[in-house]
Amino acid sequence: MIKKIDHIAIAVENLERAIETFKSVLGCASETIIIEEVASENVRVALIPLGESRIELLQPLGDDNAIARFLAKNGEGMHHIALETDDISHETERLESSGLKPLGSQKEGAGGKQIIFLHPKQTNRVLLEITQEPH
Ligand SMILES: CC[C@@H](C(=O)O)C(=O)SCCNC(=O)CCNC(=O)[C@H](O)C(C)(C)COP(=O)(O)OP(=O)(O)OC[C@H]1O[C@@H](n2cnc3c(N)ncnc32)[C@H](O)[C@@H]1OP(=O)(O)O
Ligand SMILES: [Co+2]
Repeated sequence: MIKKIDHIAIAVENLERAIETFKSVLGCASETIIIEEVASENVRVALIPLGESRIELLQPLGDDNAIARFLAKNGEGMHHIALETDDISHETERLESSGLKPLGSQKEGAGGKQIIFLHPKQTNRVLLEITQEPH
């Protein structure tokens, strides 16, 4: 079962500047923001809490990754919506049985979560990520 929006992700050129912008917008303190590098995606990420969800700011590390390609083509902007489940393997099977084909296989994302993506061409031009907390 899909439980909630885990995060809304935005591709940015400069993570520090974007963090300052979103701190102003949301009125949140620096201590609540988690910054990490995610090797599987070659990105730096800032996770800014927002109720039960987060805003995820993504800056590419180098040119050979999905965020660098997105920025080169579109410039900064909304990149994907992530939906949380308790059982990503079961959800993947359920999605496949309804004709939705995941992009590649499950991998580790920010915070050690398991993640998988659905191509935006299958989902009304919105890139979707499914996430599961590490057990
Ligand atoms: C921090 C880690 C992790 C987490 O824990 O949260 C992350 O969030 S990592 C985030 C970055 N990683 C990914 O996005 C991985 C999944 N994405 C991909 O595999 C690719 O980006 C893609 C979706 C397959 C697109 O790549 P590619 O086909 O090489 O790019 P194109 O530019 O050729 O796009 C094809 C087609 O799709 C449209 N598109 C691309 N990206 C998006 C997007 N984010 N939202 C909506 N639409 C998108 C693009 O416009 C093209 O359309 P057409 O021009 O009509 O063909
Ligand atoms: Co994400």
